[in-house]
Amino acid sequence: MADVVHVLGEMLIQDPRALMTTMLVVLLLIRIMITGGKQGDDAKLLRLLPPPPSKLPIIGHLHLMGDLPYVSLAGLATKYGPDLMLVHLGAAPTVVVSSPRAAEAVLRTHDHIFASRPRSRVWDVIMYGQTDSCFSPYGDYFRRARKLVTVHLLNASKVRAQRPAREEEVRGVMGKIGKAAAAGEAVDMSELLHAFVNDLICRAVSGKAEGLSKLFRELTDVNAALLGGFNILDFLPSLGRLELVRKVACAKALRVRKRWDQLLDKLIDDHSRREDEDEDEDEDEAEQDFIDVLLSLQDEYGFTRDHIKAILIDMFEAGTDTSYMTLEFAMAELIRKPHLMNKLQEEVRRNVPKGQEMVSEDDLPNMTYLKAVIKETLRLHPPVPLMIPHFSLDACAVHGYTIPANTRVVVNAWAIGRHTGNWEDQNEFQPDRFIKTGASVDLKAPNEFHFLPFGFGRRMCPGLQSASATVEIMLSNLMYRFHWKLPPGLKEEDVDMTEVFGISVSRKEKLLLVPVKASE
Ligand code: HEM
Repeated sequence: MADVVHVLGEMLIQDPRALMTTMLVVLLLIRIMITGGKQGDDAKLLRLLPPPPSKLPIIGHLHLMGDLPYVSLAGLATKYGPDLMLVHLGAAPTVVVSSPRAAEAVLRTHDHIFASRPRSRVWDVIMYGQTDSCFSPYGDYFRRARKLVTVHLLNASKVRAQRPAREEEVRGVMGKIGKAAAAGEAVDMSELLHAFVNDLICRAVSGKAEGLSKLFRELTDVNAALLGGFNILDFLPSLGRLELVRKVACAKALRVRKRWDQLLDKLIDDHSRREDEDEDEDEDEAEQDFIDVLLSLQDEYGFTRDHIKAILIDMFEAGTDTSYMTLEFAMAELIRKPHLMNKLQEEVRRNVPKGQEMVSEDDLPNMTYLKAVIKETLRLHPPVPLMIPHFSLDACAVHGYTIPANTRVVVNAWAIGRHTGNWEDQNEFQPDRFIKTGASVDLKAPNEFHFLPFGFGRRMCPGLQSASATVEIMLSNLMYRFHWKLPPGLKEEDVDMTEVFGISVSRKEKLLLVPVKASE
């Protein structure tokens, strides 16, 4: 104690402002420890929800979260709250939904109550006051943003209109793999598939990828780390009252926002100028890139330029890692199970007319095993395993508990996809399970809740069709054009499947595979 008094005395002499700040932080932390974040009746209601043991002061249950929080939460849920469980992540009480029946209650029965998003200082900076569609709280603005995204950017005719771009990009990738095959070299599939999806999104957003894709990819990566990373203010929000803490915690987000501003402002200006010049040309909306569409609807939807920028960032953030990781995990699973890869190759080759150079989108409808492989990949490796946090707008009774208003709710899609009551051999990659039960597992409108890689309800992923088109055409071509081997010396069981958690999941190790031309 004497030491503490001594240090404080020294600080008072040398830097009285630092001392004041330190004291304030300590007082705030003490307050958080006493109140646990929520107060009064809400705190009482929350206390009725089952928690895991060993909640610590200040950090709550954070110490129980391993590198992969969705795995840690699934383990804790099995023991302490199979349907619903309360964890304290710092001072933020969070209700974790881990069973299909609880997911149905939250995402279907009471969807209107749980359709909001919590506020986060970092999301606020990056997404222009959370005015994108992923992170915007539920309300009039969200409904407009969501309508614009679903009706004008990610609708079926837009996805169809992007077919030539998809086929061109796939052809480019096949060319690169062909060269590696000729040289007998391994291909870095992680890099190749990431660049492929990023280029496609660049083209959808701004009409071109050349000269832009590298920068977009860099910014998307920085965003992803910040959006899914540990943001101290989300867990100890009271600290946000201190300007210095706020500044430090948001500094990186502000820097990346500035870079997005420069890039997107330039692109929007170029598009506006072009629109003024081509005033008479009435381009079909399906043919327009996203910036053109957003500019043409800006007044109708009452959007500012910042709103447009937030929605554009969403497209990169939500669309890139999710789709490319699905492809990469599918290839990693298939290379570990050669008999399943053979089965898929056989189906793809059977459905492509003889002599055709590539799989075309017309060949895909009968490829049921391809779709089963993709579903099984999404079941075992949902790219957004905890979805995006939901937030309750009102108090709501769910399976005997009351979740108060303004509570953060996360749905563990990873745990649900491996729920023992619903899946046999739940940790095994067995695409055939979707052939047997195929009819009941419709991604667009699931009628059961044991498979939710795209979520469900008002916040369900609007990019499902776009993602399916991208993943199906690429995976089928990878199967059609090449045989695949592991680099010399590696065995199937050596493929490292370790995951890394951000806002979406990625693979820790790069996937290196050796292609061999299919005719050889
Ligand atoms: C395999 C690919 C994909 C998967 C597995 C996936 C999954 C998800 C999930 C789980 C959510 C959160 C749902 C919730 O919080 O309840 C989500 C939201 C979203 N996704 Fe996707 N996604 C994929 C691809 C895409 C693509 C390609 C786009 C667009 C280019 C996109 C755009 C969005 C948007 C805008 C949201 C926010 C929806 C809202 O909050 O209203 N996603 N996605």
